[in-house]
Amino acid sequence: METDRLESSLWVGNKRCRAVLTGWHFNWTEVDKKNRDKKTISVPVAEVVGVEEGRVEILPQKVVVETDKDFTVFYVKRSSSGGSSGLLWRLGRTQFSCLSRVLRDQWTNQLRTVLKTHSPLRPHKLLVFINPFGGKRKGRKIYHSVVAPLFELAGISSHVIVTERANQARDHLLKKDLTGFDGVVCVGGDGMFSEILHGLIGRTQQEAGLCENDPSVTLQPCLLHIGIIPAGSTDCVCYATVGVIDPLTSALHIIIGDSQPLDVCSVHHASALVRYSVSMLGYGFYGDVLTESEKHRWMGPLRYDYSGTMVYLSNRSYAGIVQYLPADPLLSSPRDKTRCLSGCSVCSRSTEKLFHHFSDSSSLYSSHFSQYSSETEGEWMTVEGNFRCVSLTCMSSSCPRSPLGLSPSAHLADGTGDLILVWDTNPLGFLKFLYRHTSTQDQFDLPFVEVHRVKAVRFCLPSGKGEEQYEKTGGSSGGVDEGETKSVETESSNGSQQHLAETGTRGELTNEEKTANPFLCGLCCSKSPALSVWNCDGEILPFTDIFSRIHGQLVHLYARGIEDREALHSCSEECDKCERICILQK
Ligand SMILES: CCCCCCCCCCCCC/C=C/[C@@H](O)[C@H](COP(=O)(O)O)NC(=O)CCCCC
Ligand SMILES: Nc1ncnc2c1ncn2[C@@H]1O[C@H](COP(=O)(O)OP(=O)(O)O)[C@@H](O)[C@H]1O
Ligand SMILES: [Ca+2]
Repeated sequence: METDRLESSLWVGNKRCRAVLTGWHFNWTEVDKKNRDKKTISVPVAEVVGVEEGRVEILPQKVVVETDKDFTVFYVKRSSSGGSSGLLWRLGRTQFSCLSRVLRDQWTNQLRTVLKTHSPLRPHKLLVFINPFGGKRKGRKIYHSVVAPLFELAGISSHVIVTERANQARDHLLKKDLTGFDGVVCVGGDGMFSEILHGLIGRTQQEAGLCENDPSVTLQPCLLHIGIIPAGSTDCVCYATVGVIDPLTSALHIIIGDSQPLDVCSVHHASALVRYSVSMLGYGFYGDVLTESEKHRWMGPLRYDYSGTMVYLSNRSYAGIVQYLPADPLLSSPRDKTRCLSGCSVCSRSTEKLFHHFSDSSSLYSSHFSQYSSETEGEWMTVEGNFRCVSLTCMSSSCPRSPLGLSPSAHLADGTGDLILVWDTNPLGFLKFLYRHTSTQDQFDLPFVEVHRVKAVRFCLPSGKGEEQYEKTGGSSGGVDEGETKSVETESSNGSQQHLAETGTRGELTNEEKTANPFLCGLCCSKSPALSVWNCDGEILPFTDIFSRIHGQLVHLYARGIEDREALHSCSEECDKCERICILQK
């Protein structure tokens, strides 16, 4: 007999229901006067948020009507999210009446017991950092009005720190006592998330006695989960892992203890760790946008639109040598048109690959060594030329500005990153590339764009040449247009060059184009600086030459990846198609 099972009649308003609680689901079916079943609502136990005695409301304000025979159940309810790729989660609430107080207590006790036993990753205690200056400066308000009441309902105790300076959250995580915390929540944007990431990864390696500076070291995955309450400017990590920018949805993912592993890229310079990145490591256009945007922080999130336009108009390209270590092409490809969705099979297979040799958690980390040793045996590829931008991302990096992201088929937790090379091209070509980020058109289907799934990347300036030699007039000389130029080398791991191919012709504005469009000509004749900077998740790096390596599943977020809308349907019946997800409200 199932010990968790409880079944009885309950009333919802004046309607009688047959309610059943198993270890996995809480269902209630309305029955008519002739005892015939009508509508069933099924809530997975994993998605029950809280149970309260009496008739209770939480949002927008807590209202409790204490009664003897009533209880209220709060749970996750899905709703269509307009333009975003994911689903909005809302707080569902149903008030039940029982025939006796004894029965009511039986229901509330049993529900609380199954919640404990069937949702092991639900947090009990969280450390919360709020950046009061992120995005539209609404972090504090968002936390106190939306998130805190839900945490209280779910019985989560939280220690809240409103930051007073940059890097306060990182330093706290590196140095202070973290005993008893199950996770860390950041209320802010990608920059704030990055602080948490650095603090937690750094602390974990310190405690494990590992050296972060050595790129060959297998880093130890962090035990504390990270939750993100979006309150920033780009909010890319939240969007790419949840599918919507919505503090309530994110708070619910945290409460139910969802778990999403995430790849992290370490960036090194001259044998030292520089930073970690998850969303975007970008040189050229994205570096310049960040530099420009820092001057206009007062504009809030709009600073990126303004700076993006200004940098686009400055029409720059930069010389560089990019080397990359390709990932196994048999596992996946950045152009396979798949999307990494909740329960992604590519990421699951990667988990097995990353960790499968070892069954106990102590040896789980050493399996990373085998991953790295196979990397060192791989074949490095080299390309050299002028680039509009060079970007590396461990995930799609979708965000409201770009709903499918920098690399729409990238995976959150497959241990690889996507390297996007945009060769120099004419301004209209580059505009086409940028514009495609805002639509479903393939931004990689352009002759001056390449994308590679990689495990590691190196970038440096062409050797033996001073910076002044890259001071040049206009951004389009040396560019690649339709059917254009690139140099490709492959190199074995000992560094010897094996092959060099050079094809095509460089693309620049023709005289005809210049006559037809004097505006573009004027722009491209301005002096460009020789060097750009790296934009590393919204931070400017102080070095140009870098080595970067992807660490598979180094951290875990309170998220579950983007839920597949197609797999969900408008269903209020108990339904074996949905299994976990039965309440999709239109
Ligand atoms: C003609 C339309 C042009 C539209 C171009 C759209 C390209 C958008 C790609 C966005 C990728 C975002 C990757 C995430 C980067 C963030 O880490 C970083 C810091 O965010 P935050 O801490 O919230 O400030 N954001 C950026 O670097 C902004 C890039 C904006 C580029 C236009
Ligand atoms: N109290 C503070 N004062 C100034 N800067 C801060 C503070 N707290 C955090 N920061 C820094 O602000 C930067 C931007 O924060 P973020 O929350 O990502 O907002 P946005 O998305 O608008 O850039 C982060 O790099 C973070 O280190
Ligand atoms: Ca990845």
